[in-house]
Amino acid sequence: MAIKYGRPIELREVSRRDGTTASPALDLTVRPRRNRKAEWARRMVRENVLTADDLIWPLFLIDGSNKREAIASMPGVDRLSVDQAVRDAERAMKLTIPCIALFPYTDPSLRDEEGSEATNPNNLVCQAVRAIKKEFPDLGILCDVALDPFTSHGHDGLISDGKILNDETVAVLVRQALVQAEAGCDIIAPSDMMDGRVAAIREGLDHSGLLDVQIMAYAAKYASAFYGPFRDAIGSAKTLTGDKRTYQMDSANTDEALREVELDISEGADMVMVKPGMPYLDVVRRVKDTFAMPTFAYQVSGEYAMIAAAANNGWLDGERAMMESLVAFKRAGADGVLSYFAPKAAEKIRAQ
Ligand SMILES: NCc1[nH]cc(CCC(=O)O)c1CC(=O)O
Ligand SMILES: [Mg+2]
Repeated sequence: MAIKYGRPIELREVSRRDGTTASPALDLTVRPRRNRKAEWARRMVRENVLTADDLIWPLFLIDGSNKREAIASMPGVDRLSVDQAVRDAERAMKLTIPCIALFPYTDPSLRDEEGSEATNPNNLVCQAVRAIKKEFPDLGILCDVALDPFTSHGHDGLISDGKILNDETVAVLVRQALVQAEAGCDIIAPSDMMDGRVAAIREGLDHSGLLDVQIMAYAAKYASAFYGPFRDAIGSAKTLTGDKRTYQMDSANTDEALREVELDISEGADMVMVKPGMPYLDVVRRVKDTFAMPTFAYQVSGEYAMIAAAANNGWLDGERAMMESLVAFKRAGADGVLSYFAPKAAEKIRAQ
């Protein structure tokens, strides 16, 4: 078949014109717009669909009771006392969101150089896990493993002479993972980017008989400016000294992401994650195509804040930007997305 897309009608060898029918200006055999002519037609050819099953909803915790404290840089997101987190867990259940993720705002009086509160079996995260599991045992709970919500310096690991110690940190992370898993956490998600932590955590879990606890590795986690609002939310923005570039990845790299992911899979990760999300969709695609693993992306706090702020200013349609950004993760090959938009998006999906 001759290719003649967009060829002007004057160039046709044999004119179809008979003078009686109105002629199109262009002689096009193929008109891709036909498949977009109506909503039903667009639905028929749609390649990717976002469902509630694709969503993981991150929640912030704070000490106290009956508290919902607004986070200025994340409009619409609150820090929740444990009882309120249970209420949001119920909302997740009703919306059929499969899993929530928990992040604590640790009282400054409980923060120290070693992040020792991380391994307290009664810390805020463990309390919340127990309370939520008691009421909603069928809701998945993911817990972040890293020391930054607990350290006075805001880093994810132990420091000596201004250096983040790898192996010493991993030993603490294993204990943190164990207290969370023992509290009932389903998915351990190390976000610290220390080398070898996945293998160490797997071994720790297995030795404690916690064979079914999954690991979702923040495998390709970049040193990013987009974590700013999260650090406000957990109260580490002001205390953080320096940056995290000796452990989180350089945003210019993608081959390195594949090596990081490969290592975490070989160490026992059940699922892998790319973070941040929207600026790193190319990495999501490469990871999915290369490893065919359950692959997740984290639409982080700064990505949420950008859309929320623009929407609040009337600069864009917040709901549409939210849905467009989320389906982009599916298009890039992600199996799911951690997003602060999760409940809103699930409500929107439900209403459609
Ligand atoms: N290690 C902690 C952690 N886990 C998730 C995020 C960011 C999530 C977000 O921005 O929404 C961070 C921040 C950081 O690494 O500084
Ligand atoms: Mg690694």
